[in-house]
Formats: sequence, structure tokens, C-alpha cells
Amino acid sequence: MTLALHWFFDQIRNCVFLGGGQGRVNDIFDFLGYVLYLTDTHLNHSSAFPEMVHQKIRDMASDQEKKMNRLLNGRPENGDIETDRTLRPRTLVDYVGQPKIKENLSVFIRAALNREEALDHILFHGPPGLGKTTLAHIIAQEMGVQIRTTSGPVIEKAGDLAAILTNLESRDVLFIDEIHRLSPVVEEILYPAMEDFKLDIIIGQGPSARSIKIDIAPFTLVGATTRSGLLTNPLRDRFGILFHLNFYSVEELASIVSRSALILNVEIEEQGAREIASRSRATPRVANRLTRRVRDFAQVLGDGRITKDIAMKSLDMLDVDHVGLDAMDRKFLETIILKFDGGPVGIDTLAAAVGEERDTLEDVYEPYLVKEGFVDRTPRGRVATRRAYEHLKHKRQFNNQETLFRDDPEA
Ligand SMILES: Nc1ncnc2c1ncn2[C@@H]1O[C@H](COP(=O)(O)OP(=O)(O)OP(=O)(O)O)[C@@H](O)[C@H]1O
Ligand SMILES: [Mg+2]
Repeated sequence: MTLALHWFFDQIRNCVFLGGGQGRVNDIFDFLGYVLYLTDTHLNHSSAFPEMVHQKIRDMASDQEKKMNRLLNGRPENGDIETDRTLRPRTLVDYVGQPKIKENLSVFIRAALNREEALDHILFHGPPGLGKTTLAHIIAQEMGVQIRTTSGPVIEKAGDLAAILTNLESRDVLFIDEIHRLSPVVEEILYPAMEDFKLDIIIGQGPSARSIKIDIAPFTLVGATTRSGLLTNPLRDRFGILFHLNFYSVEELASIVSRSALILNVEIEEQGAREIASRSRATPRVANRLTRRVRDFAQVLGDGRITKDIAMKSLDMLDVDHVGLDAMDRKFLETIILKFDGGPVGIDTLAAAVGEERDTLEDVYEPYLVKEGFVDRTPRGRVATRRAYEHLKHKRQFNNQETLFRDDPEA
């Protein structure tokens, strides 16, 4: 019996940590049922007991999955806030990658400084963790002005925004994160402020209500969003400069990893940095997070240095595979392949099937999977590509043309 229990827990661990397929999970639950049946008969317990334990084990598995999933999540997590601050580059020169954005920004900043004017309003959009907030801080630093930061959902009332705007000094940067989540009333206040540096405020109610205009200091609004599609047209049109942040190359990420290791006071080999970089989902925040985790392994398993070997071993143990996919990514792809026959499947159905929110799938998982060619977004839904089948070692009959999987308007 003890041996059987050991086997059982090993299986759970393998399944949870190494991402076994649905078949494996079923095997375990079958076996669990058997163990419980024996216990049940032995102890003469009520039959409600097995379901409760089943549920507990399912919860454990899903908690563990969520933990794994956090590791590669581009969104900031608890441990990231402090490191984000320490590792954040302060100047354009330190900012790695995004060469087009850097070149253009430095021209715009120099021109604004020469004219002694505020920089035009700027909108950054792109997936989480690519450096939008970092760029907003760099802009303020390079312009030599203060930055005031807030976010869309935090500004609840028009008055909140009015208070922020009237406290700005000339040429200051106002950074609004998640700007697509501003409420329509607040947005209305923002339009004249962005265009003419004026606030239109209505005082009083009913017949005695009157509108007054207040001048505010010329300022630069820097907006950031992961969902530019959700921005209203009037708001988008009021930004003079729009930048889309791209995913980073392995070389760029390796240089970010080396820089972070230097700041964290960890020795790192070039190949070690490359190994971390190549599994970081093309995202600097993930690269920094993995560097911190690998540093722990390096201290415990080695002499503290991050070598290629240590990086590979630790990332394998963290269940981040060689292309940077984790258990949740694989579950996402496996769900399309196994439950929906490769797709197309609608995003809402998919979200329900994998137990995640639609927004998280669209913001966090999909951009990288689409970029790497594991998933296709078609008008009829998501489709698993040949690369997804090959990566997960599932078989599917492909015809010669990929059109089988694409929504071909001619078909
Ligand atoms: N180009 C870069 N060079 C070096 N480090 C970077 C770069 N971009 C981002 N980082 C690192 O990644 C972390 C996350 O970046 P940042 O907070 O700017 O992302 P974000 O795009 O604002 O994410 P979110 O959408 O979640 O707000 C930063 O703390 C910084 O250390
Ligand atoms: Mg940010």
C-alpha cells in the first residue's frame, strides 16, 4: 500500500510539474479512485469522501499550474514590483532593443528641448512586460521633468483627473497606464486638456450650472495600453506619436539578462544569458524573472555562477521548455488540438475550456504563441498550426497546403 501511494504521488508530481497530458491525469484519478475505494472499504467511510478528495487534488493541480503559469506571465507579479524598479533602465542609452522607437524618440526629445516646449503626447502599445512604463520614465528623465503616474481604472471621477491635471507643472509627463480603461466621463475631460491645455469644468447642477474653462500647464500625456483596439478613436487621434513595442530578439534579451545579472551582483556566462534569453518569451520582464530564479538555483546547485548548464537545468526544473513554453501554454495548445480537433475554436469557448479569462489569453498567452507560429487567429477562431502539433508530438494529417488550417476566403 505504501509503495502504491508513493507511485501515486510521484505520478501527481510528474503530471503537475512536467505537464503530462489528459490521459495521464485520468490514469491518476482512476488510481486515486481505487486507493480511496480501498480506504473507504477499510475505514467504512461515507461515499462523499472520494469526491471531496478528488476535488482537493484537482485544486492542488490547478494551484500548481497557476504558479507555473505566473513564471512566464508578462504581467507584473508580486515579486516583480521591486525588481522592476531596480532593473529598469533610466536612460535611452541603457534601454536595450526597440531601435526605431529609440531613434525617433531621441529626435523628438531633442527637438522639444530645443524649442523649450512640451513633448507631443505619446501612446505606447504592446503586450505586457515589453517596456512601456520604462519608456515613460525615460522620457521624463531625458526631458528633465517630473513624471506623475496613474492608471485608467484608478481615475474614477472627472474631478480626480482635474485635480491631477491642475497640479502638473509646465512640460511635466503624465503617465496613464491601461489608458483603454478610462471611463467615458474622464475621457471627455482629457480631450480639451490634450488639445488646448484647458479644462472644461461644469460647476453646480440644474439651471444654475455653468461651465468654466481653466488653463493648465502644457504637459505631455504618455499613455500605455496592451489593447490598442479598445481605445476610442477620438482619444487615439489626440496622440501625436504612436509607438508599437515589438517582441525582443534573443540577442537583445541576452544583453538585458547580462545587465540585470550585473545589477543583481551575479556572475553569468554569455551562454547562460543566452539560454535564459531564448526561453523568456521574447519579453524583458520574463527574462528578469527567470534570471532571479536561475540565480537561486545557481547558488544552491553550483557556486553561484550562472553557466549554460545551470541555466538549462534550472529552467528544465521550472518546466520552461526550450522554446519558452510552460505548462499553461501547452495546455492551451493541447486543448485546441485534443478537444477541438485543432480548431477553429472561438476564444470564449477556449477560455472556458482552459479555465482562464479571455483577456488573459488574449493579452498574455496568445501574442507570443501567434508570433512563434503555434496558433493562427482566423475569423472563425483559433487554429493550432503544424508547429503546435510537432512541438507537442501529436499526429495530424496535413495536406500539402496550409490552407486546411487557414480561413481561406476563396474556399
Ligand atoms: N528595453 C529594455 N531594456 C532593459 N530592460 C527592460 C527593457 N524593457 C523592459 N525592461 C525590463 O522589464 C521590466 C518590465 O518593463 P515595463 O514595466 O516597462 O513593462 P510594461 O510594458 O510597462 O508592462 P505592463 O504592460 O505590464 O505595464 C522593467 O522593469 C525593466 O527592468
Ligand atoms: Mg507598465
